[in-house]
Amino acid sequence: MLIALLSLCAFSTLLVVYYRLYLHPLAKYPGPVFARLTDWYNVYHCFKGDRHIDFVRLHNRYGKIVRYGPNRLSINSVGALRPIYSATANTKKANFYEAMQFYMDIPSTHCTVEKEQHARKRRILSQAFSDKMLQAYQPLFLKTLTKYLGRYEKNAGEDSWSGAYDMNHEFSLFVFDAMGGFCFGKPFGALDDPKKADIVPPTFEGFQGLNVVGHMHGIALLHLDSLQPRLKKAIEDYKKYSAELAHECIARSSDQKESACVFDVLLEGYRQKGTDAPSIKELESESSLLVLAGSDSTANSLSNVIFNLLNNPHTLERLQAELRTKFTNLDQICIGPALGDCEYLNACIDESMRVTPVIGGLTQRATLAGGIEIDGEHVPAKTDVGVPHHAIFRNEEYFADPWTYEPMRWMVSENSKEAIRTARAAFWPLGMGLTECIGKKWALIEIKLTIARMVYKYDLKLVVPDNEKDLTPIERLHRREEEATDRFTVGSKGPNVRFRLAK
Ligand code: HEM
Repeated sequence: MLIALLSLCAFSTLLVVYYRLYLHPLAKYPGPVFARLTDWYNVYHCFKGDRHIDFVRLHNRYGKIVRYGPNRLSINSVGALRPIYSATANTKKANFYEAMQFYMDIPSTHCTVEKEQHARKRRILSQAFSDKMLQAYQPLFLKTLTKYLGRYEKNAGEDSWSGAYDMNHEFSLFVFDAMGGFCFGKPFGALDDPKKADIVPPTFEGFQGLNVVGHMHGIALLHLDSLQPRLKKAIEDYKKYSAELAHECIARSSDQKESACVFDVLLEGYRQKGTDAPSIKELESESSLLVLAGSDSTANSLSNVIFNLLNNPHTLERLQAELRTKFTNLDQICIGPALGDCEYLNACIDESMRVTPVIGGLTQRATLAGGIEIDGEHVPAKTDVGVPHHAIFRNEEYFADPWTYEPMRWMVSENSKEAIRTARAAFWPLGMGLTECIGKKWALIEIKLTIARMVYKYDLKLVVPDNEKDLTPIERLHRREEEATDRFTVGSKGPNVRFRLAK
């Protein structure tokens, strides 16, 4: 009996193997054999946290279209962006996003897969991101930024350099506080007491766990995630924390708030109880989204800009010259035409988001009935498809010398219109279409104000570890990328930086 059972299992496994390798609708696409057979390939790389570099490796080896899971295609082509992500694309968010259902009572805007439900949630949330609201958030943001930049005055004089600071850690504390003000009307207090940000690191580990479960729901269904109690607990703690934030914000009277905030807009809908009104569970869920969506991505983007500028000192010099010529004091640097006109600043930020993207693997979409056409290829329905940021942003077809940090590639005064048009078409660091980053404008404002004020106020010096002294800037960039962890967003370490007050 046992032998018969084992034989049956072996036979069924062989059938599945044969089907996936030779008969499956995606069988013609290349990819690692292990990945074409099973999603354990993805689970392994999510655990390892190296998907950001794995997609680059896969495309270098297998070309434009790679089958990276039995039913998954990664496409490194500008021709794939619109068919997969545009507002009219015949796709929806893949069931990867439903992983949250195992841990949260109700999905947030980001995790809602059905298009109509997603549109309803997004409609409510987007009211908090109008230009008028962004202006209203600025004073508290600038107050937090001034306090943050004051940290480096302590031991930095005009002639003396401060001690070394790990900028990833520093920006995490700052952005966590800025996010508290922006989303909930009150900074979280991490700049005064770093313990207040203790929830953040385990939460990101929890997110790495969600990345795993997203690729294989069976792991949660069979409670295999209990084998990683730390990850599971991190998600539970985070859920509790964000629900508390929502309830605190509901209970807080307006005079206890320092500023208008995103959550006010959600609360107004909740209190008015209109047709679109969010429920209390939705408020808790959106609260969990807000804390995370804007903090890790923004903190890592900031530390990447500083890394790229200091790793290529001529770019830092040119940026300092632009800012110190245009502005005569720090307070002039705020939202407005003067900041918008800083061509080199804008180029430095775009170029950093290109050469060191913070979205790791790829954002997955599922093709709907009828499938989609990409560059003349028919991709059948119910296929998971996506374009990996790290691979397309280093694709030589769209970016000359792709591993070089070269802000001038984005400047009309320095590059041909044709080259800029080609690069722009392949550049989408904040997503696109109906699911494009809702905080896009605010994220760019935060990054611009922070970098501009920091570079205006201080001279900055990179602390290069002994074992990196002989590396070229490109080799250092590769090293940074190898040491980073992809947990949906890519978390890097450092750089370590010294500060000196500018003369
Ligand atoms: C540089 C910083 C940021 C980057 C690179 C970034 C990038 C992205 C990307 C690529 C997406 C689409 C994700 C997907 O399709 O799965 C997204 C979605 C989202 N982002 Fe951001 N983001 C940043 C900052 C922010 C900020 C400051 C907020 C504000 C709180 C925010 C809120 C959101 C929300 C709510 C969504 C979900 C939108 C939806 O599903 O409709 N992000 N972001």
